[in-house]
Formats: sequence, structure tokens, C-alpha cells
Amino acid sequence: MVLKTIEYDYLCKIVVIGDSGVGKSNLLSRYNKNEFSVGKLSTIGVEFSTKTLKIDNKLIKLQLWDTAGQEKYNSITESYYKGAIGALIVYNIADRNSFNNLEKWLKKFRENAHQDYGIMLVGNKSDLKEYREVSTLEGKQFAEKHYMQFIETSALDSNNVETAFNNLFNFIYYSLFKNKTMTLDINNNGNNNSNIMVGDCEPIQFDQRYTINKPVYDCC
Ligand SMILES: Nc1nc2c(ncn2[C@@H]2O[C@H](COP(=O)(O)OP(=O)(O)OP(=O)(O)O)[C@@H](O)[C@H]2O)c(=O)[nH]1
Repeated sequence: MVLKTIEYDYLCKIVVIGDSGVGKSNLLSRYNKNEFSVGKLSTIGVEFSTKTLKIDNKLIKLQLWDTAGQEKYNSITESYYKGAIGALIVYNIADRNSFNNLEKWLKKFRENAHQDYGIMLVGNKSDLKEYREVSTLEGKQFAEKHYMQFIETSALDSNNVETAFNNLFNFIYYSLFKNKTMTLDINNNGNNNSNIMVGDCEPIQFDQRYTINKPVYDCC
């Protein structure tokens, strides 16, 4: 008999999307390994990493899919959204074009992902202050209009990188398991939980481990 070790209670797939060069791979390597690289080659297709978090005594394994931003990979990367329940949509605050393309990325995600349980809009390269082309207010307003959280980060100097990922995971976790009312922490004031209002229903029941694909979502 083979005894299988339970490595996690739930597996969640999250994609990182946005134009080529906005810093998706570096945000992930900063978050996962505290590393930053200059001149790394563009991602080909997709790369992924995993992270396991313990929340409310549950082990949540996160699969973070780093997709290629280059147009030529568009048709294949869309297939990688399958089963995803959350996303970080990234633009570069010093590149107006990458901001103008956000609607396109959002549409692709909402059309191809399993479900939208949470999206974090990330304005990366906040260290490039003197080259800024997109104001913080524009970022916030876009996020509010499209029901996303918002944060500005720098993979270069690490500013807000951990907060961006952690706030998104918190948001998704509570949307999935507690079915609560939430207000978005658009200002990201640093306290991950202060904006979360817990509803009074039971956690959603799943019929097996890795069942994020078919959530029973009628508890309230
Ligand atoms: N100044 C600054 N440069 C950054 C930052 N993040 C990434 N970069 C640089 O931007 C370039 C592109 O970064 P990547 O992380 O490869 O971008 P990507 O979005 O993964 O690109 P694709 O793989 O082509 O989709 C690299 O030269 C990085 O060093 C940042 O926060 N600040």
C-alpha cells in the first residue's frame, strides 16, 4: 500500500500577465527568491513556480504562472489561463502603452480563466519616478472601474512586492472560502487584513482536494 503524504489542502492557480518587459518575471523572482536580474531573456511560453501558505490551519499551494508578454505567444498563453482563479495584471508606470493594453489583458483573463476570484493590478517599476507616464491616480481609477485591487511596486528595490502577492492571496482566499463581503484596499495601507469583513457563512465545501475547478459556491 502506498501512503500519500498530504502536501496541501487546496491548490490555486494564479497567472501573471501583462505586456512584454513590464517586469513580470522579476516580480516573481523577487517574491520567490529575493532576486532581481537585468537583461534576462523574455519568457518563452510560460514558466511556473509554487508557494505554499498556511492560512486558518489550511495549506494552500499556489501555482504562479509567469506567462510570456510577447504578442507571438498570444495564442498559446491563453490556454495557460485554463483553471486559473486569480491574476496579477502588470503594467510599467513608465510605459503608457503597457497601461493602454490593460483592457486587452483583462479581457483575455476573464474570457479564458476558470473564474475571477481576485485580480491585483500592479503598476511596476515605481523606482523610475522621473520617467513616470502613468499617474498613481489613473492606476487606482482603472482598478476601481474593473473591480481589481491596486498597488505600485518595484521589483528593482523590492518596494511593495511582497504586499502585492500577499494581498492578492488573502483576497482570493477569503473570496473562495469565506464568501464574505469585502472592500478593496485600493490604498494598500500595509495592513493585509484590516479591510476584510468576515461574513457569517460556513467555508465553501469541496468534494476532493484539488477541486478549485468545480467549487460548490452556494453556501450563502
Ligand atoms: N527599473 C526597473 N526595472 C525593472 C523592474 N522590473 C523589471 N525591470 C527590468 O525590466 C526588464 C524586463 O523585465 P522582465 O521581468 O523580464 O519582464 P517580463 O514582463 O517578464 O517580460 P516578458 O518575459 O517578455 O513578458 C528587465 O531588464 C528588468 O531588469 C523594476 O521594478 N524597475
